[in-house]
Amino acid sequence: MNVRELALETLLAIEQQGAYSHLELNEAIRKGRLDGRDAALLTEIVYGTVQRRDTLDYYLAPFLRKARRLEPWVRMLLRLTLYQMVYLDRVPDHAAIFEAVEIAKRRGHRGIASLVNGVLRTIGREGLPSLEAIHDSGKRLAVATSHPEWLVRRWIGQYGFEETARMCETNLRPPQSTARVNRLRATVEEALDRLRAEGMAAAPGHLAPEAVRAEKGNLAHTQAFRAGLLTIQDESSMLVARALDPAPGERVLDCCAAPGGKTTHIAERMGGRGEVVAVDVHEHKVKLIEQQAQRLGFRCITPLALDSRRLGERFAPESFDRILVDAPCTGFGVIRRKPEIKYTKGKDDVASLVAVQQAILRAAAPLLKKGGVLVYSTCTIEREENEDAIARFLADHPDFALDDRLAERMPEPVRPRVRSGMLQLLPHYFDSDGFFIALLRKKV
Ligand SMILES: C[S@@+](CC[C@H](N)C(=O)[O-])C[C@H]1O[C@@H](n2cnc3c(N)ncnc32)[C@H](O)[C@@H]1O
Repeated sequence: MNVRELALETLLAIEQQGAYSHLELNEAIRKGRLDGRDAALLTEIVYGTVQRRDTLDYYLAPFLRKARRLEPWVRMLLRLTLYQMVYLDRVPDHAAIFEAVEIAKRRGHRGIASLVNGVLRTIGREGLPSLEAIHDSGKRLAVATSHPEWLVRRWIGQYGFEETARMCETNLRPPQSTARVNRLRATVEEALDRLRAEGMAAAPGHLAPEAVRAEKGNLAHTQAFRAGLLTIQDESSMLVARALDPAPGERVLDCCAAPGGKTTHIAERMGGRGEVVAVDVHEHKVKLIEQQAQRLGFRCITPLALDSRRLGERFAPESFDRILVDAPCTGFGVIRRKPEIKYTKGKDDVASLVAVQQAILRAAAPLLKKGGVLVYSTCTIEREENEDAIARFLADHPDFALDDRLAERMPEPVRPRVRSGMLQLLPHYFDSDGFFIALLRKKV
């Protein structure tokens, strides 16, 4: 199967079976035994087509008016070919169209091939419909950046038009490829030297002092990664263990821990001394925590499969020095990494996640010692799951208060963004994931 056909199969699996784009892509690269160049092209076409879906459909619509109901694979083939024509300079239009027509002949019949050929050539000749024809600015932003309109309107309500526009634009750009250095095994400089010796173009991160950034290539495929020097993690996410600020010898509870990115960061900051109880509801995901703990060489991590809404049945009151609730959330801060979520997550998901988040917070609260700190974090930008969730929790738990020390625990550029113990990072602030972090203290 050639790259475009693999792209078509991958995109259909994402749309029809709800597959995750990154997992499906890895599988396609493995199955197709693609070399670096073809793997990069496949990745670009798949991510780009998912990212720009609604814009591509807007561009295609006037040329499909006369077509009878299109089969999903034909629409997807048109989308992925138009994506190459509009957004990929290195692919000449005629080459992209030729490939599409060949695929249409193989998968369908001459009629479909001629429809595909006709639509794409007409667009090539007549040009794309203008987005200026959409008069409503919210709707235009939604179509131009391919986000559902309900989401764009919601964000405009929360952040204003300008901020939302910048965020939507940033969501279309590839994310930074970063990793956290295991500083019990190497300094950032040593890790960078190791990576460069392997031929990687790597540099220090922009935000977190423990971060390295790959300008090209996959950090997870390096010797340095295999040797336990690195953990793949976004820089925003690295700020969470900093907010928690655990000390050696303490007992820490990580309530939603898999695959263990923050658990291992916490263990590292404790110098490997003390205990981190790492809970996740999914047994198979708990195995991932075990693997990471082993790869990085931490013995102080106790993985546990448990629904954190029932923590009270397992642990004694006031038995932890610090607690992290890195809650399940809509993930709207990581649209760049998982672009399909902007189409699959709806308002109902927000409501049901809010209920789970509150239930986990409620169960975790009694387990914290007096004077201890609790960090609540999400990789979303939804106020209901973030500031509102904290307000609700505090209303029910007068023994907790927001802790101003969050600002001093953050790297310099982030500090002005901290508002009374809470931090909302949007993806365009530092070109990192959208993240929310709140630091709470239990009163003595
Ligand atoms: C945001 S992810 C955690 C990421 C992780 N902290 C890290 O840094 O690698 C949220 C996790 O919560 C888990 N989860 C969802 N509902 C849960 C529950 N009721 N109890 C415990 N874990 C839950 C999910 O399986 C998922 O792994």
